[in-house]
Amino acid sequence: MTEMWARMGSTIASFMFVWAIIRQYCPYELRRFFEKYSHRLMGYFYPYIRISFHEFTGDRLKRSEAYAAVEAYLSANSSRSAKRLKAEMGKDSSNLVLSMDEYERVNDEFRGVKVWWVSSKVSSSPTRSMSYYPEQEKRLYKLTFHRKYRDTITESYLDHVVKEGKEIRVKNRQRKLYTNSPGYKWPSYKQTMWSHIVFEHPATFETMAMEPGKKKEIIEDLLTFSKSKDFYAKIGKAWKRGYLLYGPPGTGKSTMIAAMANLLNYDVYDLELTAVKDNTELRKLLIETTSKSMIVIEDIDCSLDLTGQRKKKTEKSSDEEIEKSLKEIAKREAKEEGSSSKVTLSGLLNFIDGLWSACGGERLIVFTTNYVEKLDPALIRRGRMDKHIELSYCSFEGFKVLAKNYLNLEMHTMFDTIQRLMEETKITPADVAENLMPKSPMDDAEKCLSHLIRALEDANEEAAKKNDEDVKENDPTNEDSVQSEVDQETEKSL
Ligand SMILES: Nc1ncnc2c1ncn2[C@@H]1O[C@H](COP(=O)(O)OP(=O)(O)OP(=O)(O)O)[C@@H](O)[C@H]1O
Ligand SMILES: [Mg+2]
Repeated sequence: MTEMWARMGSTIASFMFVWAIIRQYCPYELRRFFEKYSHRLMGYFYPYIRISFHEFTGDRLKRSEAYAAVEAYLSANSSRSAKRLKAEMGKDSSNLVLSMDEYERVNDEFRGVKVWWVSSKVSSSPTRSMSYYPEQEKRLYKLTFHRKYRDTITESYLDHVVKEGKEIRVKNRQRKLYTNSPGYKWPSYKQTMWSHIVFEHPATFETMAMEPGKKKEIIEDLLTFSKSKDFYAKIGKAWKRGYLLYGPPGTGKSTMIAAMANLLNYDVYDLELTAVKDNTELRKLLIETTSKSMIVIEDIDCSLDLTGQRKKKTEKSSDEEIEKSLKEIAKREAKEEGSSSKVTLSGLLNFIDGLWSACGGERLIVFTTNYVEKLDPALIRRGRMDKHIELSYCSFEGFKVLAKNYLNLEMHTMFDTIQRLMEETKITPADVAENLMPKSPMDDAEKCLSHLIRALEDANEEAAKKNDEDVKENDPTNEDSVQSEVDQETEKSL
């Protein structure tokens, strides 16, 4: 027995030696030739087919979608059967996601057909001997199955794997909040114009203070949109929807954006228009957004002088005026060179519903503004901004939601007073929320409610005072107003 082992050992050693010599001295072409034909020869006797899914394809820039889907699919499968697993942080950094470790093998079965998955890696030495990059390891998954099931596997099983894998990825992924920075700040190695952090805003529709009917309508609208892929394809429309949220400051526009993203499980791209150099850059940013996302432009009326640019073009009449205004524009542009954004209204309109906007699909575009009347009608017409949502001052219904959230109160004797005062005064949900917030451990519900009542009374008084002043100013018999008019006239004539 010992002799047999010794003989076998020496045979293996000789074989390795011969192989090493062949590798070193046999020309590369000859080796390729042997490898090619040995694979073909094997094909006659070996009844199995193998499909490889490489992590990086092409120029190693982008992680392969197929690899990611297979990885996710196998993570669910392998956590049950594989013996060696890898663990990574999943959604919200709270749970661990398991996947199979290198060279691990798991079996799977589909419609009675058995298949094997193996995770593997190959090291690719750099092509040039003086390459700057170190040796890289490329990971891949290999799927093996009997050749008589070729059709079942390629036509149905792979579809099933990719579909399930994508679903698992959506469930496990950490949602991201992206933002863009001015172009000159990107390091040259960066491949994307967006930078991101994990999106962790806790707002939901449940915690939002608004009329229940309106809330329900918005939720249904969003859910219908997210399930309407086939419908949009049928009517020949890109799968996207525009929302315009408008209303005074502190009425919950930004909060609603977070609630929308949380409801649909979407990423958020917070686009800072003033940091975008020109229309071309705007288009590039759009192309780099993924599906299942919201593109948000906050305070669209302040972002750029979009309406002004259009007016300038139409109002000019005489040649002299045109020349004058051109000079003014040139002067202003020279002054602002480098710092200003050259995004135009037409660039933005194209961004929203031009040909490029159709790539990717399943996207919401959300604008917020405090002054809806300042916006160009073309920008917010239906089809671009399909749904206009007004967020207004806090109603009593809204207050009840906040009281439940902040104080865990559904009913209280002070509610009647609050209801009466709220009907007389305008107060934003942000102000109500601030008053209901306990400021010290000693603050109980009653104290918070009395804070709110005081704030409402103060607001009421202020509104009454302002009203009186307005009446006085507009009264023609009022001495003060007559005097101030005379003063103005004198100033003008001087
Ligand atoms: N409808 C609401 N429901 C619940 N909380 C609200 C609501 N509106 C405002 N708040 C509270 O007020 C704060 C400010 O609201 P938010 O930032 O959403 O206002 P906004 O409308 O975006 O204001 P702005 O126009 O100034 O950007 C939030 O932190 C939130 O807690
Ligand atoms: Mg806001």
